[in-house]
Amino acid sequence: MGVVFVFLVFLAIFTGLMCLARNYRKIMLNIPAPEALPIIGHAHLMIGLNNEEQLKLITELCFLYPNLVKIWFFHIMGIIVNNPELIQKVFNAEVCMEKPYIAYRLFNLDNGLLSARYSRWKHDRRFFNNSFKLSTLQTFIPIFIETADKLTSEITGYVDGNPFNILDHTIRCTLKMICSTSLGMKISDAENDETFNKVFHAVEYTSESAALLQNKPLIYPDTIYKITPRYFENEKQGQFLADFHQRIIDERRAILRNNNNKTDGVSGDSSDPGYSIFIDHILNNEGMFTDQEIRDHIITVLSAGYETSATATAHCILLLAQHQNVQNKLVEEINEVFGADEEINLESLSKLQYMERVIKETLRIAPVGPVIFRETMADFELEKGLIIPKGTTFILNIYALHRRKDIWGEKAEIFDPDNFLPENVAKRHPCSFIPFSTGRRNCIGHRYAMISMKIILTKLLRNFKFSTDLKYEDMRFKAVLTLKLCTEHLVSISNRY
Ligand code: HEM
Repeated sequence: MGVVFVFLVFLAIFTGLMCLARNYRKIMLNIPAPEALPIIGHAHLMIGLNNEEQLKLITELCFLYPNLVKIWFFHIMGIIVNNPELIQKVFNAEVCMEKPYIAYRLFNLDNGLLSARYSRWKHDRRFFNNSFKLSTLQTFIPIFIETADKLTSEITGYVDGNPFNILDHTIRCTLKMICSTSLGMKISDAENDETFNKVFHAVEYTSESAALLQNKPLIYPDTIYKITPRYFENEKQGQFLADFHQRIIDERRAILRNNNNKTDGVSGDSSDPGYSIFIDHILNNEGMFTDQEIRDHIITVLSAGYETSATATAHCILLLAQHQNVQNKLVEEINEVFGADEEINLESLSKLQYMERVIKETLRIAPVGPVIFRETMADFELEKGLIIPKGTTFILNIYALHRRKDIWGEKAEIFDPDNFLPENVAKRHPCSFIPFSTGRRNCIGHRYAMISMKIILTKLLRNFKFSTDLKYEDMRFKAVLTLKLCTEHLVSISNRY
């Protein structure tokens, strides 16, 4: 027993020294850090905290160290970059475009844009930028309108009734939007459709597993995770998604072949309104990607797009329910723009300037992608004389950046869409507000998200008045991959007219 104990102690010391030696250059960087313990570094600060407390802690760190702060857990070391100028420098540098494996492996989508290694990402991102250009997004507007209309009729049953969780409904709405625009699944088919429900469950389950892995890295290292029931169920759901997407790929391929590949990005189905769905864009370039790569790309777009937009929309509705003056002003604008039966299109949506400010303020207070990571692919001079070694992880806490008093003023915690009046925006550094990240590896779907959210809000606010018992000052957030509310998004509705 005694020998085993001594052996384990030696092993722990040896491992610790190895880690220290490997990270010596990084740990010795001339960057401030909270007090660290030998071997475990700052792990003791995090252990035992729940998701809400963890977010609070790293936010406090960002306030305490307004430029840079280094933290490390055992052998994993990261630099939190807080200052907008430094953020711009890091996120625009080619050498910092890598994603650290440890932070993104949990998506299990090596070929998808979000988690792909730089060499693959660089090639694929250039290709997919085309799928998200405005002329393509504009063709999705009828789908967004139809889906938002369905959401409106779905929640009509709650009028003058009990409070309900609006997120349960926005989440199905945005997944339907993405299934239609990326896979060509018809919205009417998706309604009450068993397949859609299974896809919904599988996407939710696999995202939940990724969140669990991210938040409990010490409990769930790969070896332990792989013997848990969740791992096996996650594999099953992942396989279901892979089979489902393969079936769609095969079906779309057949349609395109029947049309002699002459689709110019149009879906190829004669009953279809002619929008350029994501999968057709890929299949029109047959040979460029393997089926596995196509599946990874599609699952990535689905997963990265639906929950973020749904959560942001739910946050926005809740904030409007809490701020009746903002809700009324927004409805006035919607009525002004769409009063005389103006069509919903890119031009009319661009007139919704106040709505734009409301959505931005929502994403400031509650950025749904709260913490993101990058890795240096070579030594990188961040500031004069400060060389960041190759393989260092940068951490960006967008949630904290959006709450800095030196940027947003003493009222940084207050919800105020006027923060985005042009004269106020002009006073700030462009990297003070980055809910969609910044630089070339930013969110490819940011315009998709803004257009779809504007349409959902327009439809909902024209029909319903929203209220809630949840007070703004009682809203608490936690980071579980995305930024979630600690409670439900409970709102009540009544007919607006
Ligand atoms: C309010 C809604 C959204 C927010 C706040 C948001 C935020 C973000 C952020 C912060 C990133 C950077 C992640 C990182 O570097 O780790 C990102 C990346 C990404 N987002 Fe979004 N997103 C939203 C909606 C969407 C939508 C609707 C889609 C697709 C239809 C989408 C697809 C993606 C993809 C594919 C990436 C990876 C891009 C790359 O690395 O090249 N997102 N998003």
